Amino acid sequence: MSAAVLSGKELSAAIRAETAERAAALTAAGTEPRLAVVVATADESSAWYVRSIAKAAGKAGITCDIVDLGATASPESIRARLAELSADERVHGIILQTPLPAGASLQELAGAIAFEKDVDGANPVSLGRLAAGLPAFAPATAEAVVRVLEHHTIELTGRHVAVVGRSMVVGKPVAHLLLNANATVTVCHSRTRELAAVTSAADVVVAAVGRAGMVTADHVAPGAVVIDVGTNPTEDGGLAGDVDADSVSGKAGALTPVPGGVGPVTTALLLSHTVRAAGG
Ligand SMILES: Nc1nc(=O)c2c([nH]1)NC[C@@H]1CN(c3ccc(C(=O)N[C@@H](CCC(=O)O)C(=O)O)cc3)C=[N+]21
Repeated sequence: MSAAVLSGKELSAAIRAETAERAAALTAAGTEPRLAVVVATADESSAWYVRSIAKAAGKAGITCDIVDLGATASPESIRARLAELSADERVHGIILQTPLPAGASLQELAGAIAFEKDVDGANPVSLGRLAAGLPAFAPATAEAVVRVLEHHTIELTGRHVAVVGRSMVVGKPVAHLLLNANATVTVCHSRTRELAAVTSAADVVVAAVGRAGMVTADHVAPGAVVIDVGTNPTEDGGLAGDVDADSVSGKAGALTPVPGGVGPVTTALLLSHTVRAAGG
């Protein structure tokens, strides 16, 4: 038996269509939705994501400014640019791409992104509000995980979800979103002992470690639902998930593909957040 494929394509298309409608209505009313993407890295996965945001924004009628500060930008210069964009009333959404240059951290810099423009939920204020169950933009990838589960009608209330990874972009925020959805959540990371035993006790495993093929059949219970958040560039220019799909699909009940799973929903949600930040 092979695991069911939990595609994100249909959901992504629906979010994009709704976003395009809202963007058109905003534009007709005199507000052109605008997203600023701040880049300070030469990372391939990030570059791919930035191009895909720009393309999808264009299709949705959202203006996208790519602000490339270069891979050697200082934390001070990044902070200053974020503050400038935060004060610019033509800009509705701001995302600071990771990874960042040595010495710069998302946690420290994202405080310079105005909370109401923080469409990728990077400002610690956004994460705090998320934890408190207050309205805030969640990091698009973290929200995409929950939206994919909901779209495929996978029950979360009372179920045990193991999140592998504790980043600010995925692991921590997705744990809060899952708690808000009444799941029982275990957050695992590189120092977790007996990782396979912990994740094998879960109904749902969310793999967000950033290492290709890390999660194998040994890590999942028979019939479990596995969400693969990884987008690791491969040598041949492709994309590999954090899950070893060949190994896991023979044991899991359902698995998100890479590409075509969480990724497309992430991009769609970032744009959806941008039109909401613009008042749509
Ligand atoms: N602050 C921040 N937030 C992020 O969310 C963030 C980031 N920085 N830095 C870079 C990574 C990378 N990332 C991807 C999102 C979607 C796809 C995606 O849609 N991929 C397609 C496949 C593309 C292909 O076929 O090559 C898919 O999964 O179907 C990929 C990569 C978000 N990131």
